[in-house]
Amino acid sequence: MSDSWFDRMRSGFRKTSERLGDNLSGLVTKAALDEATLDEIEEALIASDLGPSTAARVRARLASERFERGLTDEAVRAVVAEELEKILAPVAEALEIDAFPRPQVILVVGVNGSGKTTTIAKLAHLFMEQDYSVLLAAGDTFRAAAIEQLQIWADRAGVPIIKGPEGSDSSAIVFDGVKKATAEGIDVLIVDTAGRLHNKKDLMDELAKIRRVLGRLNPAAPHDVVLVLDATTGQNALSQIETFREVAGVTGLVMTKLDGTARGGVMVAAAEKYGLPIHAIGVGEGMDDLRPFDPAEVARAIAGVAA
Ligand SMILES: Nc1nc2c(ncn2[C@@H]2O[C@H](COP(=O)(O)OP(=O)(O)OP(=O)(O)O)[C@@H](O)[C@H]2O)c(=O)[nH]1
Repeated sequence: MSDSWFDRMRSGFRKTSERLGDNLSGLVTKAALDEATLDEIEEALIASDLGPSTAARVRARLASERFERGLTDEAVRAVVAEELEKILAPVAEALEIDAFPRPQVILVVGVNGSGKTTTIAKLAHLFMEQDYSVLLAAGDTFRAAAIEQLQIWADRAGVPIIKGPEGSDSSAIVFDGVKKATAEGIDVLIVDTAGRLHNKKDLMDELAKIRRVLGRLNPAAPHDVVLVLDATTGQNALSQIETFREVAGVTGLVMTKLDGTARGGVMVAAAEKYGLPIHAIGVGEGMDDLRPFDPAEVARAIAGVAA
């Protein structure tokens, strides 16, 4: 992990930790943590998008802590960081390329604007850095702009792409993608999918069709169904998890736009509530701005504890 990536990650979470700091400040001025102060801290954590269970957990831990070196803002933040790390550590799981036979098929789902297209390119870049060969399939045939955007990012990442005209059958694109990847021994096929069709049933039917076609060529495919979530949407990200788990059978998450949002705490709420692996986090628009995450670092960054 380079220093610059680390700096971006830190500054990315600054607003989230400042919000938590603002919410906490003024509370921890008393000599002891009485019930009223604990209540206020719990509310501050909820207001920071960390989720009610996480807040209750931190509260319980603070209540049981003896704070031998005195009750300070730093001491409380250190406890918060420790608890957040415990929640994040089990879900920090980079995407492993281990499918046999190849290719490993990764279906990428998410609402329009969540950062899906850029995340696909960034994932491709990440895999290529690990010496895997990658092919993209422009399965979001619903909008011409989606196909064009993916092409632009594919060019930027230097990765080949299979695409068709707007309105063409997305499962046919996916079929061609798997055939090409299999014939050429490509390691990873990343499939873009439509973020929104007319309604939930259309979306479900579309994804089910893609799955059927994939399954015919390789019963193990798709190996991963990755939901891309925009952290700036806060609690709304949680309802997107609900929906896409139901329609797409999500196996893991990527959280984007953690830079510059005060709502990064939602990542912890998602981890606590759903326990789905979080494969990577996005902290910027550049190709290098998507990385697997270190739970201790992210926990410290959110809690605002010095590195
Ligand atoms: N700041 C920041 N911006 C991001 C990040 N990831 C994506 N974006 C930006 O978010 C916007 C939407 O990203 P796209 O990848 O086009 O999103 P999409 O979900 O494919 O959206 P559609 O193309 O509308 O379906 C773009 O301007 C991206 O540059 C991130 O981690 N941080």
